[in-house]
Amino acid sequence: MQTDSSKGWAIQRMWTRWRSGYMGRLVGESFRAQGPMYAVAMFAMVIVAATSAGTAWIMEKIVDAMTSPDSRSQVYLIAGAVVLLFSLKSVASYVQSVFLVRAGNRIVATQQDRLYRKLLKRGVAFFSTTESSDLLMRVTHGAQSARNLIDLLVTSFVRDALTLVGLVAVMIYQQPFMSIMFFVVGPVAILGVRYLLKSVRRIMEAEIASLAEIIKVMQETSAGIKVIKVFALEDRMTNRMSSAIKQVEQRSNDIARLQSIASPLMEFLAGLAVAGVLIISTISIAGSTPPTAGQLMSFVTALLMAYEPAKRLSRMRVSIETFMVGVKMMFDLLDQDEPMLEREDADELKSGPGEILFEDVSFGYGGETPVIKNMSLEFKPGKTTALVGQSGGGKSTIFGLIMRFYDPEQGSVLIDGQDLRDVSFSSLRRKISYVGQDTFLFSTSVIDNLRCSAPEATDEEVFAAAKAAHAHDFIMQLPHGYDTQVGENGTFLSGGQKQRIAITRAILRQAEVLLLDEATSALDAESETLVKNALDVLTEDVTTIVIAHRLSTVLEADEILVVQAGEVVEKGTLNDLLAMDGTFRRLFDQQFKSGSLASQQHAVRQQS
Ligand SMILES: Nc1ncnc2c1ncn2[C@@H]1O[C@H](COP(=O)(O)OP(=O)(O)OP(=O)(O)O)[C@@H](O)[C@H]1O
Repeated sequence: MQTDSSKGWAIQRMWTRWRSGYMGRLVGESFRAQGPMYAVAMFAMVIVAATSAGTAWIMEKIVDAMTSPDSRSQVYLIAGAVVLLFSLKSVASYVQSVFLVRAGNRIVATQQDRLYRKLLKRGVAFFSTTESSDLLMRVTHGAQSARNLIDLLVTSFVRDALTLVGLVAVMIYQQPFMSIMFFVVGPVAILGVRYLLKSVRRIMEAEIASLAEIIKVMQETSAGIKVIKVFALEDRMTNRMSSAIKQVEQRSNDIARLQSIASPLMEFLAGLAVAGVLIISTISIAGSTPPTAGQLMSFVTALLMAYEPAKRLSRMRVSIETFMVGVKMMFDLLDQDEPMLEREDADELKSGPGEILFEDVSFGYGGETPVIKNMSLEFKPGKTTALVGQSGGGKSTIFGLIMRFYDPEQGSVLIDGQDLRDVSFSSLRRKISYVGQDTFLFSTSVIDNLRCSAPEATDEEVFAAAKAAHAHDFIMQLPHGYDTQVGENGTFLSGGQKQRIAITRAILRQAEVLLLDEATSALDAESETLVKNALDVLTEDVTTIVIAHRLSTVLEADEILVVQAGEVVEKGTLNDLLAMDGTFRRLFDQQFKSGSLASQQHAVRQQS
């Protein structure tokens, strides 16, 4: 037999599990945040429950007053009480739903906001390994499930449970003996529902995965429509979509079937209860103290009214299980560690000349071989350094480390003597301007896209920067000039136009460090020369690192580093590297047509 202390311990264990579990956390957080609104909704629910019980109880008075000639005078009083009861109930029902919906909407908004903030704190690596459809499901479905779960718990435990308690009290008060029926039927209903629960969670998880697949196929169709058309992949995409849709349909049917089993079960049990009452009342009427018609009516009313809340309560566990899947998805995301944390007492990255140091840096993306190997480098302040070398050598990864998209596994990256791990993200990113291989444009106007690097810039400053980047003329030819909407990721703009927008952003930013990753690769020869001239002005006295495959764009760099398989294999000025007759020389000769003396002289002329 369980002792008192072990019982107490078990209760404490249950309480701790509830509090540390997802449901307890959700309830705790939601009530802390929305306490007053829930308090009002719950108060209204208590009134709804009390008035429901009152309605059943007053039936006795109504019937007795109508059947007994002595009590006719009370009819008006009772009619007044009935009006009062129903008015109270309708006002309380209104207050309850308005406050519950408001609190629920706030929970969805708060959780979505929280999830999004959490996502923005995640490093770039997280987004390269997590599907956007999965994130979308967590942010939308997860937050909605949180709200549904709280709604369900509040309505079940407050309104339905209290209503049921009130009605059972009326039943016991009117006919204690007949009420035994309720205590026979109740446990059967609870046991009947338990067996449904096992499969609900599994089915719900499968349904959510299929929903995410539908979103994924839609995203891929939208982003990759040209590839789909060119390679005639329509059938393949249709099959993927059909299979996901079928899965969702199947799972939804399964869930609905499980939820629906609870209803017929309750109908059957209610039938049993009514039949039982009929038999017991026939026996009691024949007994020594037969119940009055009013008592019987009140009892039957309470019994019938108890049916709806009892049915909802019996389905509660199944619904909790379905919502818990979404809530778990949401908390999984919120609870994930942030490997790229900003230090709590992070320093500001001070303004300085912009010297960048790599001290014995090693880094990998989780694979077996590191992508950057024991790299020690100095990017001189105010100078231009070019990174060249084979594709996949690690050049863009060096940029990623400078922007602190990733932390080194070993060694440190420093700017002006400060370790990047010690400085705030905002001060680091303010110091750096970046033009990448692909330019991402937000689905807004051209001017908003330009201004995202310098929100305070005036229109005149934006126009001047756009002119410097040779973007102004094409922008003015767009239907609404700077106010033209660029469409999803700049659908209406060419690759070269997008790149000029990116260069305008960099010019506006006026940062102390400029990173250019194939920044002019999408431009035609004429635009490239013009933009290069603009960049020459921009890079003056700014620490600039340029990645380029076309060596013609890096001939004027102060220093060139040849990066191969995560290591710097050669470094020096153009002349130094040509004289070395190594990897760079080979690349140079390939690009300038087999190493002619003329090409070398051309390069040296450029250099001088
Ligand atoms: N997000 C990532 N996850 C896993 N591996 C990655 C990731 N990004 C790059 N890599 C790998 O790291 C290596 C270096 O890539 P990186 O982009 O730095 O090379 P790169 O020299 O800039 O190449 P390219 O000149 O083609 O742009 C490659 O082998 C690449 O496959």
